[in-house]
Amino acid sequence: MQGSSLRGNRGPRYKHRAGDATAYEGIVVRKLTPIIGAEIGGVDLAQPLSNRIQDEIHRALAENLVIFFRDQVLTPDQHLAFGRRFGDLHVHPAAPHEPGRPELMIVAADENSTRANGEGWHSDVSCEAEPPMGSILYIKQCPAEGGDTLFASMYAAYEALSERMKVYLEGLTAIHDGEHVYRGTYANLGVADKPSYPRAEHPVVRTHPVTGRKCLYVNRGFTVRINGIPRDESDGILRYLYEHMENPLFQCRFRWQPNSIAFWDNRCVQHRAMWDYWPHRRYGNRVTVAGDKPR
Ligand SMILES: O=C(O)CCC(=O)C(=O)O
Ligand SMILES: [Fe+2]
Repeated sequence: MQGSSLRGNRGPRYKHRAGDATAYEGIVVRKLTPIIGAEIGGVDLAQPLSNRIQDEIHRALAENLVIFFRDQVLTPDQHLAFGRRFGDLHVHPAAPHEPGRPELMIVAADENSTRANGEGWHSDVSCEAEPPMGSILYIKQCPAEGGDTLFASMYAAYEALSERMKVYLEGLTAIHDGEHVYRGTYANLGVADKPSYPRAEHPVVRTHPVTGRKCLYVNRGFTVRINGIPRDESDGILRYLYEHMENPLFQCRFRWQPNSIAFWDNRCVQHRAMWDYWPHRRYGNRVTVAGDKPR
């Protein structure tokens, strides 16, 4: 028996394609790891973006899956305008938003909270038929330490599967359900429940519409069932995939400061927020860019 997936018989079991380093002219891109995460410098998102800078930001997102900006001072309208450069904005089916601004979701926890956003691994709102392409989280207030967010590459998780497992998963679909995630979740913030929440069927392995790369597309938060196989087999396969995708080899971890922004590609990234800072307050807004049907 192999003791650990990190110690194969002949070197590392997982060999990632780390991607080619490409040149940027208008922005500075500093990678956090070879496969996921980069800090972007040299750009003030409060200013109108030229098409060239926007293209470079888009390319940095495609290459690094989640990109981070520091020391950004944006009004709510500037945050919304930045999101609109990448597509139509998405309105969350359950979470609270800033008054009069449905597309400006509130992400907050303090000493009175009974929960914090995104405490388990998930991709945002994958229960919808057309889940968001990306989320842009702007943290305005955070503790001196704690409250990091973890991001994981679902390309890397897919590529590290055995060839036999890739063949097995090909063509399977799964149910993603919002009901157990959202019902009652925001009650203590005064948000009333809706009669129902979204539920959708998606491929277990999807192909990214921009990069053409395959990635795993099931997550602990929303995915409840793989279709067309017995329930116990579905439970077992999902349990394996979740354990597999949580390998730290596929991850980066971002340490926030006030006025930092994270922009993740929600099609190929899962994330998880650490609520390790109670009773301190962490506060920000998320602008979410609409996406299309996973294929
Ligand atoms: O608070 C965070 O760092 C992330 C919360 C979350 O899951 C989200 O905003 O989508
Ligand atoms: Fe999230």
